Amino acid sequence: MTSRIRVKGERPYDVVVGAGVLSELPGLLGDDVRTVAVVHPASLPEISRPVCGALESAGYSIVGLPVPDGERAKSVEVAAELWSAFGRYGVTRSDAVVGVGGGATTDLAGFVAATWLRGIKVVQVPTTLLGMVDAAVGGKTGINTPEGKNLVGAFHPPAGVLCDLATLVSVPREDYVAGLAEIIKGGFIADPTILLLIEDDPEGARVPDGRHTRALIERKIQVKADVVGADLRESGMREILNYGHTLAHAIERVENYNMRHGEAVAIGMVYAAELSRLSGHAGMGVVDRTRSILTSVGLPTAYRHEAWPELRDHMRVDKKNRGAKQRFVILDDIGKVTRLEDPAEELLEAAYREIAR
Ligand SMILES: NC(=O)c1ccc[n+]([C@@H]2O[C@H](COP(=O)([O-])OP(=O)(O)OC[C@H]3O[C@@H](n4cnc5c(N)ncnc54)[C@H](O)[C@@H]3O)[C@@H](O)[C@H]2O)c1
Ligand SMILES: O=C(O)C(=O)C[C@@H](O)[C@H](O)[C@H](O)COP(=O)(O)O
Ligand SMILES: [Zn+2]
Repeated sequence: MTSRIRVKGERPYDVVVGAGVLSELPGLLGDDVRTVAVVHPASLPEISRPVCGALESAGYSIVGLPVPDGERAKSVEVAAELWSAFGRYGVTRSDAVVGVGGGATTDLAGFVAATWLRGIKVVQVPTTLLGMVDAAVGGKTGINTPEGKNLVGAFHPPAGVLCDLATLVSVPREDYVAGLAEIIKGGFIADPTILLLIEDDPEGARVPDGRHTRALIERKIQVKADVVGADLRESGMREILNYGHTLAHAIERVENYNMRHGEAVAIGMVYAAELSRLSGHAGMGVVDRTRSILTSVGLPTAYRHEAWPELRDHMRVDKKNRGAKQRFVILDDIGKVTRLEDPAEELLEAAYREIAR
């Protein structure tokens, strides 16, 4: 069975979820496209092979572009190598990029598509849980710099997103579970049924053939589609998708991008929940539920106490900040999102003490 979630906006597109979705690739690329640059992790040729096969059968000329695995792909050096390859292979404005892989790969593929010739078509083929429910949807593309996470990027919506659920079978368990953090985020900010489904079967949530897996994936994609369809460029509402990310990105930076994004987001959500409580917004119930649901699926909820000064420094480059004003996405309650503007240093530190170990 295939399902289709529409993302509205200037150039609407579908996120297609199911088996056999690659058959939709030629239809999304269209007849004008001649050359397709397939960006994929070098370590996973088996995940790009079916994509190249589908393109070959449809008569496209394929340029396979292997990139480093995971987060190491999101650098200006790797982006520059891809731009050079596009030049060498003569990728034109009527050609296209296909990003195949986890969220790191689709972020990079989207970014080079957004910047090459000021923007060419991209189709995303996410192959991790996190990629399907979050990274490949919504047109936020980007790379990291030494100063911080995703500091360089562009909003560049894909022409379509194809989620072949069969690819999830080979995703390492830790990476799969990390993807659950973004699904749980969707539960706290917009769709509490997500939380109920995970609480009903936490063990099942950890595996691709769990009882509620498909519902969890589709519900989180729907949350993301609703938000980015209304606010592509993050002029307001889209900020809610950044729940838990202010601390998460600082942790990733401190870890030199060696911690999984989803794991950092899990810790960041406990921090955001504590900040919500200590600032008088949310009750203890939200905090307790955050800790218990993350723990039930095996995600982390605490971080090193001595890291606070370094984390605090990195939080100052968060994209939601305005001038010297630090801004956080917090909760009044589950499904009720608000902002905390310019909180006192003591409050930020007090919330960190609650998650420090
Ligand atoms: N653009 C957005 O809106 C957005 C949203 C959320 C996260 N992100 C970004 O996404 C990235 C995290 O994505 P991720 O969790 O997918 O990590 P990832 O891309 O690093 O992939 C995790 C690991 O799984 C491997 N892998 C991918 N598909 C596989 C498969 N089918 N079988 C076996 N192994 C496979 C990858 O090579 C990698 O080693 C971060 O860079 C984060 O910033 C972006
Ligand atoms: O799509 C969004 O908007 C998000 O914030 C989703 C996040 O899960 C994602 O990690 C995103 O890349 C973070 O964006 P950033 O602008 O804070 O880098
Ligand atoms: Zn995220």
